[in-house]
Amino acid sequence: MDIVVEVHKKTAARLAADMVQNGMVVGLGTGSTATYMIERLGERIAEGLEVLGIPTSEDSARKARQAGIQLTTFAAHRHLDLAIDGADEVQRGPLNLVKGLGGALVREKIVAQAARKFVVIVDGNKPVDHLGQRTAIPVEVIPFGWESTADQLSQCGAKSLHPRMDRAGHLFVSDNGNMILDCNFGPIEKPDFLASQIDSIVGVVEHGLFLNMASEVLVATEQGVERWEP
Ligand SMILES: O=C[C@H](O)[C@H](O)[C@H](O)COP(=O)(O)O
Repeated sequence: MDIVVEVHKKTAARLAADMVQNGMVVGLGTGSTATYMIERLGERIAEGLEVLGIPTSEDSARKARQAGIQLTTFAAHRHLDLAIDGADEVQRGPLNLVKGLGGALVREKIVAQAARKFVVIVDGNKPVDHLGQRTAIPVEVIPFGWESTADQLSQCGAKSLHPRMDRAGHLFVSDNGNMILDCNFGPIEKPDFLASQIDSIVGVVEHGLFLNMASEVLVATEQGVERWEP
């Protein structure tokens, strides 16, 4: 763990948590950066802030409960005021994202889509010129016939593709009971085109390309926090 990077993640996360106002329904992201945001929200709740959270993973739900955040569901709240989440890559300019290296991309995308404002919190390692430049694109697929779904993804240009494994060396199982295929496309020139190709494959539940979704990205570096808008 790089302590300096952790400090930057925490800085962006706390700033985003401080954007939350009384009475809001807030989407709670997943991952190390989002965890700092959940912790800060817990501190603010202890000071009197009243909010409801919709978590993007079982892990975030657990952390939110520990932090004292009251949780709600889409059954009770169809729209969120604000969603705050980390990202694996942020494309400078359009602020397109790669998300899902923590395995929570489906719920994260549903929550981001339902939010009036989607704030992304990252450290300075995450901005890239092209998505796919540094990370694989995670694609959640149903387990049935995944080998065939993988062949279809290869035909979309994935140079290599690996089923995600868990720490014990077994196939990773998402909160939704699915698998994740990490697809290496290299730097992606036309993310919209690739996203629509992947969307059209039967067996794909969702992919980690979050295009035109971020309202604001907070990028924390040694120089401070930059606020980027599309
Ligand atoms: O599924 C995981 C999420 O998309 C995370 O938000 C993403 O992987 C970033 O995680 P971290 O803040 O730990 O770098």
